[in-house]
Amino acid sequence: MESVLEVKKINKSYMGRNRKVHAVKNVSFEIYEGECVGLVGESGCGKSTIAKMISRLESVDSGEIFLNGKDIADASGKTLREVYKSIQMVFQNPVESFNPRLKFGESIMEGMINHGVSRGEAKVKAGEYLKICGLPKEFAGRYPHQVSGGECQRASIARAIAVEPRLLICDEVTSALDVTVQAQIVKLMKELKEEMKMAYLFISHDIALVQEVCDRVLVMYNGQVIEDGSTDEIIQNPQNEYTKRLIDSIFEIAW
Ligand SMILES: Nc1ncnc2c1ncn2[C@@H]1O[C@H](COP(=O)(O)OP(=O)(O)OP(=O)(O)O)[C@@H](O)[C@H]1O
Repeated sequence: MESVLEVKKINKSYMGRNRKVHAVKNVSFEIYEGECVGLVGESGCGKSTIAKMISRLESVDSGEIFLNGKDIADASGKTLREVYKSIQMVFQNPVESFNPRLKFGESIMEGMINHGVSRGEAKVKAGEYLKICGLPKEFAGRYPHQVSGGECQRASIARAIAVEPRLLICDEVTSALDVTVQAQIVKLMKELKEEMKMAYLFISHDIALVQEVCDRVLVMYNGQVIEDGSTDEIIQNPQNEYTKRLIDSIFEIAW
């Protein structure tokens, strides 16, 4: 399998109100083509900071990030544009991630046009990607306020995959949705995994959800990756005390 992303000893600190917060500490991992990797851990452990550094919304303090073998940690100009195409993100709140004045079709086309696709082709593809994400192509004519939360999340996934990224980062994509809609989005993610040759980083505080979608899981605690292994292996045989508690908490709720 080809390596899509390699993260080596990345660090990030923020200046908090009174003290420095070391949000990400020496984190290293790799993601291969076709693989869906979960990143789990409690609120504030550093998951979103990792996503932001990979997608270059935040800079790293130190460490290296390789995308398709190329170091992108300090990318600028043309290389940075390639990063923006190759790594797409889907966020927790889909409505906020869209420009409210643009119809879905226009938002989806925008990314493709920015990366060199003609307007005519982008229009056809926008309809096709909406369909792949379970929406009729007529949704291209709707505004974000004219659809449900689940439909809006489907449209935001369509927008992300329309530029054919190498890596799709999903940051708590189901957290803002109600339970039945969550299940539909999880089903869509699984279908995409089968159909589209990408790598996925699926961020969630919910290890049960990660178990459904991901082949491998990284467990984070206090800025560090404390466990990295196949999802089944980690759930059945967690090595770390924190991971054990995280897994026990699912079964406590389930019972
Ligand atoms: N821009 C910022 N300025 C200051 N501190 C920040 C900033 N962004 C994140 N932090 C801090 O860094 C730490 C890690 O935050 P991060 O958002 O990465 O965690 P998370 O695991 O994604 O949490 P959640 O699941 O709640 O989104 C937290 O202590 C947070 O308060």
